[in-house]
Amino acid sequence: MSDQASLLIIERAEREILQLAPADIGAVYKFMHKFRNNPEQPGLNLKMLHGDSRLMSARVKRDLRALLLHVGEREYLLIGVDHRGSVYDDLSKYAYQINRITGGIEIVDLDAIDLQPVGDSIVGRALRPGDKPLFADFTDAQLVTLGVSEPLLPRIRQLVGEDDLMTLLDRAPQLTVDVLFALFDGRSYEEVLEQITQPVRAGETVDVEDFEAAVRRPVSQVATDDEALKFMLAESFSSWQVFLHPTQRRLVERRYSGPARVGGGPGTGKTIVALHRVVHLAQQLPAGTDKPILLTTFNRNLAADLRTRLSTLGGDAVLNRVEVINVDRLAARVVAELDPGAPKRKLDDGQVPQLWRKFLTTEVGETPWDADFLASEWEQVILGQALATRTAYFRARRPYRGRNLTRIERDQVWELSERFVRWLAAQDSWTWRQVAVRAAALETTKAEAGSRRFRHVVVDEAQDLSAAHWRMLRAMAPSAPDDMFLTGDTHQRIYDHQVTLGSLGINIRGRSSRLTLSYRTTRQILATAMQIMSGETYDDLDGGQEDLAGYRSLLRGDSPILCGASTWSEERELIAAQLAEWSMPLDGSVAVCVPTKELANDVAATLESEGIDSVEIGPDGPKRPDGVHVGTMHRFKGLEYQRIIIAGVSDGLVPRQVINRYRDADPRRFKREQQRDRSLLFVAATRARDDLAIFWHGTPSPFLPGNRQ
Ligand SMILES: Nc1ncnc2c1ncn2[C@@H]1O[C@H](COP(=O)(O)OP(=O)(O)OP(=O)(O)O)[C@@H](O)[C@H]1O
Repeated sequence: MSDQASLLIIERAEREILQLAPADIGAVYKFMHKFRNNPEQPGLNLKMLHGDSRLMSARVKRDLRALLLHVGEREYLLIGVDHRGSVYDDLSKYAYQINRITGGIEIVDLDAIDLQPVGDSIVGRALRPGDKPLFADFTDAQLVTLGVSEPLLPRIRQLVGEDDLMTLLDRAPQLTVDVLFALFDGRSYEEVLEQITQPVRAGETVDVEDFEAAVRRPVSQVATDDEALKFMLAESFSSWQVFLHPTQRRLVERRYSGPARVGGGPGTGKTIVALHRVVHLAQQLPAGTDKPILLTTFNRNLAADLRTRLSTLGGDAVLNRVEVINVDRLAARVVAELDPGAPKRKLDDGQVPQLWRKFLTTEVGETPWDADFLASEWEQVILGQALATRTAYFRARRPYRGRNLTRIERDQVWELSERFVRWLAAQDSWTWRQVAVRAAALETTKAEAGSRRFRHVVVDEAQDLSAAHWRMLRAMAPSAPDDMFLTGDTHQRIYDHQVTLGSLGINIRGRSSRLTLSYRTTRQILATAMQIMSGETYDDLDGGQEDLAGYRSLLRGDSPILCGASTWSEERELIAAQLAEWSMPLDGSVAVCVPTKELANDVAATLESEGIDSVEIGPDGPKRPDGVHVGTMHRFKGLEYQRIIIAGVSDGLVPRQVINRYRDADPRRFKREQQRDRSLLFVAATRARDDLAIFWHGTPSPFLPGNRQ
């Protein structure tokens, strides 16, 4: 036993291993297992390299060598694997250090970033006359304070253009890349310090000589044991399942004294963080067969997707301890269990104005208010704030409503609402919002009696949940450390639920963080998406404001195509032509997104007439994985495509013509509806990974860059 050693693996090496041939990956796994049992066994041929006190090599198989860093008495870190000869002949090309900000160990292969080692100093490509180095405005001390890797400074001083910067991307340590790209994007030193460096700073003072302490920091390594490694080597493994960014990892593993919230722009890995968080929580549970963790989200298809991904990430051991369900179904389940006499038929909330119209015509006759006003008062104020009594309604704030109501008027509205509810119930019907309100009340009573369903609640797409949903969820888990973990982005709110969590008993103050690095979209697509959002303000789910400061991407691609046609029929020709231009891929990697169901039907018909297999995106997601997917903007939430065409982005469709009636009558509502349509376009635009085309007919949408009203 005394021969045993600890062998950790640094993220950089893990990436290198994943690029090897499958047989070599297997050999690395066997090597690590053997090494841990006894690093000195002769077959491994462990030796110190060229007199460096820490760098060592060992034999993986005949032509494969491992590069190791000796960090403590019997502690090693695997920092690279490559073919004999190509890697370890000249060790001066490796620089290793403990980053003084993160406290993590960083290894830099200076050769790989086009450096010529000359003794101890490094000389990069000579600057040409007229070249302005990219980071000339920042001193070395500033860059180091931001967390840039010191051995790379001389090379960084030689960078003159974005292409140069891109060569660093795969080679430099993560924090260096993050900092340099943010500075390159024009962020100030102070912004980068606050948004990028601060979130990954080690909690304690970093001793840059103490490798034993450094290797224990999560930022240094990812896989620690055979199980983790086996997991990593499993087939069809996407990188997000292994390589959490240190900022993401920290949010996943932290112990929170109460509810916590992670925000961030589209594609920054909020869902990934939520999934890892669930696995982390599941791993801390005492053994059992119950399900003390809830993982929920707004849409049905997203809940199904979360379940599949959770199963890939944590296997049955995790899945068996987690309830994965969309929030409305959860509410329906609560009601079915605790109030079996409740109406059975659940109506879509979109039908509410129509239902009020029918109710007023058939049951009431003349009223001082029209159906639209009453429908939204009932939905926004009465159900929106889950008001259970007339007195609560008298006292309620109506912050987003245009017109004031006197006490007498409120009395009348309450009366009508009660009649409306009875009228629906007589048809054995109610709406999903009503179900949520009822579930919140039932669950609160259950909690008061001391009975709780869950120990941990994790919510993705938190921006779309209503006050009643939050009340229900709050009542489901007792207030305790790590009780609630929410991820979401209010810029992507596409349902009309605006809440202040603090007022619903969910206090996230001091436990709110934001992710800023997008893994999905190119810088070019992000720039267009950000232009769509400019000029609006967004909330932080808790009465404050949130912005997308620091939001960025390291991916590059072509600029989005923006193109108008004179008629809808011409625009459909544009769509077909664009698909042809993209070589008509029918493998489900391309989608067409439109504002309305009618346009979606038209597009499907056009594609079919061109012999292109079109597949509808329904409420449960695309009906088939292949073909060209076609759906309305609402359906694109949470999806991801290589290429997307957003069509019908014309004035009158985006934003919808109908909201114009609020422009003067109810300016606050107008603004809210407009913001919702803007968010829809933003969500659609940020689903594209590589290419985006935006089309319109007639007058382009005022949300498009260059068309502001
Ligand atoms: N650390 C990571 N390494 C590699 N890929 C990652 C990482 N984190 C996230 N991704 C990838 O980035 C993409 C976006 O992640 P995810 O869906 O979690 O983002 P999100 O913030 O929830 O997005 P949205 O708000 O748009 O729904 C996914 O393809 C995911 O696999």
